[in-house]
Amino acid sequence: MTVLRILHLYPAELGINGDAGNVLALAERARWRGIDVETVAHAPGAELPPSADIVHIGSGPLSGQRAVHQDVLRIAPRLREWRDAGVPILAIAGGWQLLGTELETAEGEVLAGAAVFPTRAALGPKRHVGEVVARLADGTAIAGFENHSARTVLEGAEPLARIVSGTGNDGSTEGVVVGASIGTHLHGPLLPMNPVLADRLLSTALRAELPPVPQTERVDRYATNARRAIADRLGVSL
Ligand SMILES: NC(=O)CC[C@H](N)C(=O)O
Repeated sequence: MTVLRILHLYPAELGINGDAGNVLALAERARWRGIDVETVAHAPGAELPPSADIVHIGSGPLSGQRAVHQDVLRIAPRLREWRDAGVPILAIAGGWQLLGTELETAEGEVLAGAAVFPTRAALGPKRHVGEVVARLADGTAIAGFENHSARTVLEGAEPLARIVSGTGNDGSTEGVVVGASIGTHLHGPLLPMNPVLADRLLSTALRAELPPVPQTERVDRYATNARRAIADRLGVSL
């Protein structure tokens, strides 16, 4: 690969929680390692690029989700092909819900999803708004902010993390992992606040270890402080 291509799905419709920062973090962390980056924004109705190295879809309200729903179904086969080929897909909250198997609205309407993730979300009357600390399988703590009204069932898939404080999928688990792809409710944005996940996605896409460089060491100190501040406010340890 000469240029790392990051495909950003629906930046105009989905991304009200600052999720575009995830794309910025991926691009900057790659550039700081000397890698050329191209970010391609995809809008409903447009042609997809022939290939992608990382795919990102952000979050949004039901109106934004509806605005892209038909296009999500149109591009679903390509997304599943990329997932199966090991291309990391990062899907945040409402974007993740559309990439699951089904999204049920609070009124009981069922929207078919892209089935990139074997997960089903049902929106309810209660919104879950607040900070979250959760632990990855290896014990690493991640932190962020959730703002959704979903209860999410993982139909046999592995969660991204176990909840320490917050709601996440169901009060006990948060997010999902399928191969190299991740679905999560976390904003912050997720990747600037949890650089371990940013480098995990980049390492997979680049098939290379990514040692720290002075620029990543600097911003990672800010991220550590931000996660610590969240844990302190929630009264939990990282
Ligand atoms: N943060 C979001 O993307 C919200 C997604 C969805 N509209 C919900 O309320 O669950």
